[in-house]
Amino acid sequence: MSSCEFESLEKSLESHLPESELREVKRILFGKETQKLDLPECAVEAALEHSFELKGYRFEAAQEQLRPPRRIRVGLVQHRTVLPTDAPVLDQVAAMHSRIGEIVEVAAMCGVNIVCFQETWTMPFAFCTREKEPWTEFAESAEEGNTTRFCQELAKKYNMVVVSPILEREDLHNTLWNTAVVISNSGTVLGKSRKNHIPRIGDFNESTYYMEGDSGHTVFQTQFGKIAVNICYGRHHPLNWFMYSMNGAEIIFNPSATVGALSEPMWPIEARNAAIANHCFTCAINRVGTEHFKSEFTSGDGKKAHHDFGHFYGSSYIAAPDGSRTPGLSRTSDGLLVVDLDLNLNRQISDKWSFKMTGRYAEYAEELTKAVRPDFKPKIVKE
Ligand SMILES: NC(=O)NCCC(=O)O
Repeated sequence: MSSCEFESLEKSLESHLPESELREVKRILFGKETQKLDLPECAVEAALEHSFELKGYRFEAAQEQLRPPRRIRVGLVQHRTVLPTDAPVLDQVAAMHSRIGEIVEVAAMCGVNIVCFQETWTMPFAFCTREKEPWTEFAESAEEGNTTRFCQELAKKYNMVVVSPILEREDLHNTLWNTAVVISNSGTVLGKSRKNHIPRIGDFNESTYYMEGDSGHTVFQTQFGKIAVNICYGRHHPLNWFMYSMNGAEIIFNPSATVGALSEPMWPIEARNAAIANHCFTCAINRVGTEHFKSEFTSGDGKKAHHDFGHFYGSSYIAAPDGSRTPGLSRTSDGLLVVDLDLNLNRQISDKWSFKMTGRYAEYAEELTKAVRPDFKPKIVKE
């Protein structure tokens, strides 16, 4: 079986392990079990009709005496590109809008309050090609672009916060950015969060296209909680997650595009570790499928030129501050993950483990300030 056909770790464990062993393996691998969420029949049928996976889970928190529960529903969407990569740009974008429209309608049936899409969801992940045309034509204004207008309509229609990661063009100087637009459930653009760290690895030649973000670690106060967006490669930077959390993020989304050969063993660990370390929920989202490009490109590794990037392995999941996580969506198909969570869990776990309270941040800040100076001498004791 090729890596593109292997559906998921969870499915494989379930079909090969005896029930009693499976329970222990899951406890150790995934933490406290997330219960399955009952989703409305109409949503299940619509997902079947539109050929995407629909999964729902629920994280529990303790009932407190002084605070009512803060239960909300989050939806993560993963999908493949709809049209071939050489179809006209506007046709490709329209086809993606239409696909997202179908999936978000189901998210609304499931009562989702905040939905987040994958990184640069309106386009193929063409940065591997190093060609500018036609890929830069997918870039749009974060405030006025067609995609933002489309998402504003979804947000208003379904009373849902929409996190829409796109390739952004800032018209004044034609600067491109990799940006998540955050649209409030009222339909207004609440703001945007630009990708802070640009990969310089493998075929992810993204610095050819857009600049390092300048929006810092903005947190957005929505009706359903305080959210932040740490785009893709930023998940390898613990301090990036940390700064969103220092600004008060209760949920940090990580819309991504990454391939199996490169990052799959790291995928289940990084966002989950960030949830644990920062006492918050984290949401890892990856696209699916293999995208083919007309022109061949090389990966600068001495191997032959090729037309595709490798397999984007989906596997989107949500992790909770207690270290538990949902099973992932499939590695191979489009999907919607609906997760019911109580934001009170963040403070409950903080009170239990106290990582924020025990962090020696002033000391780290002082040492870091010295460590980034050119005259820095590492503190090493030698015999
Ligand atoms: N899109 C992106 O930043 N990908 C880089 C590779 C990775 O972080 O796994």
